[in-house]
Order: sequence, then structure tokens, then C-alpha cells
Amino acid sequence: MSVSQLFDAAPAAEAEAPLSLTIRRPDDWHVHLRDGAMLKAVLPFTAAQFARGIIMPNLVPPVTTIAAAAAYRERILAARPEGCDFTPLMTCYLTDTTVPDEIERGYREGVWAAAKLYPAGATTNAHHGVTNIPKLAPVLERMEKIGMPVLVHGEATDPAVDIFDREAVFMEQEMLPLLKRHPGLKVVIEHVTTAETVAIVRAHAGRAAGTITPHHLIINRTTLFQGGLRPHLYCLPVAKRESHRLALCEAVTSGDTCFFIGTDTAPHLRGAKQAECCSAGVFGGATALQTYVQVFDEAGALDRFEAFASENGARFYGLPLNEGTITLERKPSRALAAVEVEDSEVVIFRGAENLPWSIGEVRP
Ligand SMILES: NC(=O)N[C@@H](CC(=O)O)C(=O)O
Ligand SMILES: [Zn+2]
Ligand SMILES: [Zn+2]
Repeated sequence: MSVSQLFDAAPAAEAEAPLSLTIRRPDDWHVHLRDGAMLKAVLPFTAAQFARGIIMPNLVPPVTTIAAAAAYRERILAARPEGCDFTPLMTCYLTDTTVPDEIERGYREGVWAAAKLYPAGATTNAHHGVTNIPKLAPVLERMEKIGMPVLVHGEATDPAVDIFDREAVFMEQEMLPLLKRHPGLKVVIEHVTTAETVAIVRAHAGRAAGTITPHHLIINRTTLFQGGLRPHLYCLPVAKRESHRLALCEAVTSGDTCFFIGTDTAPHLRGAKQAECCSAGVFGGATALQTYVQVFDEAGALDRFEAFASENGARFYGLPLNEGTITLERKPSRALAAVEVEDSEVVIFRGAENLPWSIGEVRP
């Protein structure tokens, strides 16, 4: 089944010949692991695929201090399954009151790998985010000076802006001026969903990069309504029209080093998704590599997959490449439908579907 036909009733295409692809172990540069029982339930899925993950700080309350980040990192390490070597890389949630010295100290002490900029109210647990980005200049100047990346959820927060235009409006009104004000600042534009943002990332390659999720590579805004409203596909930024999805596929498979993995795996309990007001977030961590590699395979670009998955991100962050390997196999597999969390569950993106690729051996 082709990715663009994911949710069609069409019969599965003839299976491709088996193939196995061994690459350096990849990293996920955008992960929501949550906390408590949810953390324990979802972490094994990310850890089975990725050696390291940039951990998002939008807990309740958000991770805004070195002490909170160090404690959260300990909880993540403690939640790892037996024998698991997954390394969490922590981020600082920027607010209107973030102090440059705390940012620098945490970075120098190796607690923070980056800081996360949520425009206030832009997404899940972003209400403590930044209300006026130009006023964040002292923090961003310090980050520029020490080489610490800022990771941006790039959507306008003015409720009058059409939800499908929020990323484009943010890029024009906030991102381009920010890139200009801080010419040496390393910026990751997270979960890119539009062709215009792809062009902006490319135009600033070297000091800017873009992460692209598995779901934005295979669904468009029409998929959200295919046969009815599909809450488990709703996330922010919301999926855009087909031309944008094609631009994202072109970007990741182009070989351009300014794009890398960021799954934005964002679990919410079934009750929060199938609700009067559905929470934003797709739990894509369990089927991420299977989806990415399928996209590269269908584009005839498997030779470019390793750089996107396992090299570009580490190089951008100035971190060593992983030593181990993972093998991906073009051999059909079926992911679990959902993962249990206490007395509820989280629905897995592409769960219970026949995926053309499976995860093979991982060598640390
Ligand atoms: N992507 C989402 O739709 N939701 C994320 C937050 C985010 O990354 O914007 C979440 O924490 O649930
Ligand atoms: Zn986001
Ligand atoms: Zn996210």
C-alpha cells in the first residue's frame, strides 16, 4: 500500500521483494514522553527505535529550571526497560521570565541540550510560553553566544488567523525577523508542515534546520476527514493540503542536511482524543522508522535515509554520531493497535495496519 493511500479501502499492492537496510542508530530530535504511568508505557517504543531523544518540556508544570530537568531526566532513566541504553537530552521551556544565566549554566553543566520556544497558547501545555518573542532577546542573545539551539513551535497564536495559515503567518511575522535579529543563533523549526517553511529552512541552512514528523509525510488535511472526523490524526501544526505534504516528502528525501527526524510523538489517552474537544497530538513513536523508511523507499531514495535519520541531527547539535546500528526490513509487519496506560490506552498511529517495513536487529 502506498503511503498516500494509507486510509483507502484499495487492496494492498503486491508486496515488494524483501530487502534489508542496516544504518547507524538514529535519534529522535522531538519527543514527548510525558511523565508517570504514561512515561513508563510509551518510553519503550521510542527506545526501541532511537538511541537518543530530545525531550520536550511541556509537562504540567513545565520544565523551566535546571533542577526540574535533572529530576525529569532521572525519572526517564528509571522508566527505561531493563538493558535499555536510551539517552534523554533535556530541554528548557522558555517563558517570559526565563533568566539568561540559568540557561547558560544548565547548558554548560550538560543538563540542557536546547531550549524550547512555545508561543504562549500555541499548542498542548503552551500556556506558560512566550507572549512577546522580541522581548526574549536577552535569552536568545545568550544562547547565540554559547551555541545553544532554540527549538521553535512555529505557529501564530492570534485566534483570528485561520488554523491552516498559522505556520505561514508565524514564519513571516516572527521567524524571519528572529532569524535576522540573531544571525548566529542555531534555530530548529519544529514539525515543518508547509512548502514555504521548507524554503525558509533551506534559505538559512547551516544555522537553521527543520524536523519533519512521520505523520505529516503521509497524511494531508483531507485524511483528517476521510470517512469521518479522525481525532487520532489531529495534531498541531495541523496537516496541510496535499501540495505541502509533497514538499515535505521532497525535503526529507532531497539529501539536504538541514532536515532530520523529529517524530513529535505526542501521546494522549483515548479519552482525551475521543472527546468533545480533542487534544492535539499523534502518538507516532511506535511506527516512526517504519513510516519514514517507507517514504524514502517509495521515493527511490533509500540511499539518503541514513543521513536524514542518523547523521544530520547529531551534526547540527554538535553531538557525536551513534556507534551502533539498526536494521530495517522490507517485510510486512503489523504494529499494536494501542498501548495500555493504567485503565485506559493510547492509540498508535498506523497501529493494527499492515506496514510494509519492520524493525529488525538493533546493535548497540
Ligand atoms: N504536536 C501536538 O499536537 N501536540 C504536542 C505539542 C506540540 O508539539 O506542539 C503535545 O504535547 O501533545
Ligand atoms: Zn509543537
Ligand atoms: Zn511536539
